[in-house]
Amino acid sequence: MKKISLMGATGSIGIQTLDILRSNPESFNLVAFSAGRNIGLARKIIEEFKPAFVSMQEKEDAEKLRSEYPGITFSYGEEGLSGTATHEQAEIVLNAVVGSVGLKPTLEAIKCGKTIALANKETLVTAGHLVMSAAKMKGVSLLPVDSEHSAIFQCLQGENDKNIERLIITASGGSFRDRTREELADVAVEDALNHPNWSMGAKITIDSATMMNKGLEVIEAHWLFSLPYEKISVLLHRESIIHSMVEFHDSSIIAQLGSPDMRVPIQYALTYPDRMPLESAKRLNLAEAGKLHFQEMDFERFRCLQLAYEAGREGGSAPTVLNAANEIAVAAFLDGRIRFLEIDDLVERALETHSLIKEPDLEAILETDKRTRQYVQSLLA
Ligand SMILES: NC(=O)C1=CN([C@@H]2O[C@H](COP(=O)(O)OP(=O)(O)OC[C@H]3O[C@@H](n4cnc5c(N)ncnc54)[C@H](OP(=O)(O)O)[C@@H]3O)[C@@H](O)[C@H]2O)C=CC1
Ligand SMILES: CC(=O)[C@@H](O)[C@H](O)COP(=O)(O)O
Ligand SMILES: [Mn+2]
Repeated sequence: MKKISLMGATGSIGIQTLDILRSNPESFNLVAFSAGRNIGLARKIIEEFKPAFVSMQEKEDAEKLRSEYPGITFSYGEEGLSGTATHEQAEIVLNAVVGSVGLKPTLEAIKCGKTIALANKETLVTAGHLVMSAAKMKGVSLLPVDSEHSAIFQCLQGENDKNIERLIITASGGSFRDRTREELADVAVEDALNHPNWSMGAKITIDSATMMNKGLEVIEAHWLFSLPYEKISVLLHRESIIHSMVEFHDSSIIAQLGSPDMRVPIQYALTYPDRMPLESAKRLNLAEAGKLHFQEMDFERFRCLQLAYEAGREGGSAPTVLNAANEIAVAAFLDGRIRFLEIDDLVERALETHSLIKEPDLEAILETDKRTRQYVQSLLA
């Protein structure tokens, strides 16, 4: 029986994680979870899984639930996320919150020696150097949940990392993959939210449409697999059937395939190094799947991907700025305050304005994150 703490239980990854726990009550026990503002779903999770600890984003929600469920410990805000990440009973902490708010609790969970299953890519983008060195120092496993990184992780099982020629991260192209850059000027939010292959939270779906998602994934791969950016490439693959590949020095390429279903990488992170049946997963029938398509990336069309490579190569505080500016810009687009192409403009302006800190510690990262958010907000005002 593995004891799980789940951050972001009410989101897309959180709900799919609960589905796995629900199907395997003999293998997993949910001891703690955090939610944002969705108190209705939080109630349902409490009643079904009976955890010992629950954190809500806001104090008023935590207090309401405390009065309804006296046997459970409730917390909220930053302290609540920290409590979820470090809960004494938890063995595995699955981080499925969205945004760099996931950074501090991840570092705290590592300090407590918890195994980390990481969906929250912004954590590694914002402060990959701090997270990786903390995990190494504590001897803690950082297991990828993001589908591409799980694919690469699976391709690398039993391999020697020194034989890697390059990683090939696949990209679906997102909601607007068949449009030119000119055709993106006036796109609607609801069209941007219509991903062709995956049903995901709003922020990552917009990131996928701008291709920032792939940029964040390139930086995430740099940290997870300890490879220079020259060895990390991106390939457009519209079907999302090959979830990513590794090319080795001898020219062999190993790929991981499957129908797009996030429960597969989530479950793999929870059962690693073992696997478990996933009865309800749609089996991939390659004869029925037909042709698979591949295309080189166009870095002018997908400007955010170029910006992410540049920020990743620059290192230091540059990826922190990239991420924070993007979080604010995407939220503004979702609120109807800016147009789609302004997302990459705002990220670019934030990167141009920022004075690089070469080796930022946690305090400098948090300060950079905060200042970047303020700067981009000031451009929106
Ligand atoms: N969805 C997917 O298929 C994939 C997602 N990822 C990554 O996983 C992470 C989660 O994505 P996804 O599940 O789509 O996102 P969602 O937006 O669906 O869910 C986010 C979760 O975080 C909670 N949350 C948001 N802000 C806060 C906050 N300030 N404090 C506490 N909790 C908060 C939300 O609570 P509430 O809803 O209650 O307000 C919700 O539980 C992201 O980093 C994403 O990039 C990676 C690969 C695939
Ligand atoms: C499911 C997952 O891991 C997402 O990150 C997905 O990869 C998004 O698809 P894109 O390839 O369109 O960014
Ligand atoms: Mn992904």
